[in-house]
Amino acid sequence: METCDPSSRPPPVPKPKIGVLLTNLGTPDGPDAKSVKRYLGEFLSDRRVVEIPQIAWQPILRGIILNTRPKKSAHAYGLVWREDGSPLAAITRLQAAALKDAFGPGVLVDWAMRYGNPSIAHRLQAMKDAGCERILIAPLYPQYCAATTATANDKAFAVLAGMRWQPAVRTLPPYHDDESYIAALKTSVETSLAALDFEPEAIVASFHGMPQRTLELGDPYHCHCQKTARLLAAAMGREVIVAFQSRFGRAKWLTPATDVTLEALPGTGVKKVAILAPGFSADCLETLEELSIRGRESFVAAGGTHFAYLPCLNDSEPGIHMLQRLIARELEGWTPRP
Ligand SMILES: C=CC1=C(C)c2cc3[nH]c(cc4nc(cc5[nH]c(cc1n2)c(C)c5CCC(=O)O)C(CCC(=O)O)=C4C)c(C)c3C=C
Ligand SMILES: [Fe+2]
Ligand SMILES: [Fe+2]
Repeated sequence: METCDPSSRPPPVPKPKIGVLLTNLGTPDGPDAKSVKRYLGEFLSDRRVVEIPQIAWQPILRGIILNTRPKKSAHAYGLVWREDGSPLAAITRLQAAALKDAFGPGVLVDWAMRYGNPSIAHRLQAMKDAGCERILIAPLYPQYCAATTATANDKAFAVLAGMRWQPAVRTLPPYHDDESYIAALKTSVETSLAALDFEPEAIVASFHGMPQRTLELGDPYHCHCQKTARLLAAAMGREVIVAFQSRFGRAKWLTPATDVTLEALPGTGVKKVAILAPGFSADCLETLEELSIRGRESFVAAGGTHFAYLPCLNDSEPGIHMLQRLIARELEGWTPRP
């Protein structure tokens, strides 16, 4: 081990670097049942995600869910898988690449997944090895939720707990009502709407659902979603209907459910709809399969005539510009002022 000898000239010390680690939820390594089973086993064993005592939950998870769901989900993943892999991972990689030079030469930008690969442990260690003494953990969830934001940060802190020489850390706060986020959504939605060959009679903002109980326990998620939709509606000067998708299990989830909303709209006279998913920073299974494929099918089956799924911010110009602004703000005092 290298030691510090006070009588000799100090060895050249590389300039300390800053790391920015974009994190997102996680995804299987491949669209096959085995990979999906491994991913779901890790994801659904997280106590932040399923808040049922493990002694009751693990037999249900191992005995039923992991024997039935992977095959079905693998089929769904197969419908949206890209040449460069899972959409969620591929887009998060593109976001990191687009931000690579955004904060100057001393700032490394990388990405990791809370479940699966590349893991937070692996990428944090790589940043440390590259000389990062200050790291911003940036969970890409605009609306705070214990099941997403908190667990991503928990994981990073658990990795740091094993390091003798820890870097200094900061975390990106939720940005559900940030001016730059609302502006990016407005630009993105208006650009997508302008490219349609029909005028939607209603716009639906679909957020990932959560058990109703988490709202009662104090999770601000529901309020964050409502505020995002309210600000976006005000910015665009038109109504936005809020709904919650991806219900899982038997407990009561936040309502109204997206599928129920889409099926009910034609009966109220709304035959042309556009739907966006502002809570997802990257398109993924839940948007490309559940909304764009299955949502469209149920809307049309209920009598709808025109359906448009509007993409997430992804690595679009407004999306990257927004991330650059949010991250630059969190790096203040660490990096020289631009
Ligand atoms: C108890 C179950 C679940 C909770 C709570 C939950 C919260 C939650 N999830 C996201 C974002 C994503 N979820 C994704 C997939 C997904 N989610 C669940 C279950 C819960 N999510 C499952 C079982 C799955 C896997 C797919 C399936 O089998 O249906 C994804 C997509 C991942 C991908 O690979 O594309 C995202 C993103 C949020 C934001 C959230 C709480 C706010
Ligand atoms: Fe989910
Ligand atoms: Fe889903």
